[in-house]
Amino acid sequence: MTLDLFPCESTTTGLEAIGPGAFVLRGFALAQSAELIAAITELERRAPFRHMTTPGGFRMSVALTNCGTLGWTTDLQGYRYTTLDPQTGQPWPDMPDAFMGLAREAAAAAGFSGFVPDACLINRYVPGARMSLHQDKNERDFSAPIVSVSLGMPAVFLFGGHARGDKAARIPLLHGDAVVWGGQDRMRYHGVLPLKDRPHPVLGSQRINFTFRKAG
Ligand SMILES: O=C(O)CCC(=O)C(=O)O
Ligand SMILES: [Fe+2]
Repeated sequence: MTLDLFPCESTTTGLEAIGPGAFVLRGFALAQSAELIAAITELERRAPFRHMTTPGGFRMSVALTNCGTLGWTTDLQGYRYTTLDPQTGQPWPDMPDAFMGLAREAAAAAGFSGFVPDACLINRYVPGARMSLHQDKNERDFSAPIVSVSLGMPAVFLFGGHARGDKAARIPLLHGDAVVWGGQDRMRYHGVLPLKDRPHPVLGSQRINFTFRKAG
């Protein structure tokens, strides 16, 4: 028997409640992970990952791109959704059907049926990259949940309260795990601790996170 101190995938499946309207779905995307990884390669050819600048002038440690009708962007003028990729001037690539299906199924499994995301933000983390506590609040419609899918290296997801200073739960997320938050939990602060270097067998020293939203 080998003792796996740092498993790279969840060994259990099922719904873990982290709030009245917030759930971790262990291993939810595992069966589709190869398809998702293949799709990223094609997407990043058309809309490369890039480090954006926050309105405060900081370079994000996470590199991002988008697919779907709307893509989330940030620059010195602020945070917003755009139909065109500011770097290429082209529309963001279409959201692959496999992404849409996965997001809808994850939302439904968490009790949010009828979710139709129009935006998929794709974040790429390398060791040391992090995301500070924030609310997802640039969307027009807060009645739809957020669906987040993780691939690659493990991360510690912070799930806080409705005020920035509220104590945040530390939730380990592994390759294939999904998190869904909506309803009364839709505006909860969340973030990601700086990633440790625990290379993933397929993706190496990176973590890819997909965040599906109804933005428009
Ligand atoms: O990478 C994650 O797990 C969270 C990403 C996130 O919260 C965001 O992009 O708004
Ligand atoms: Fe977020």
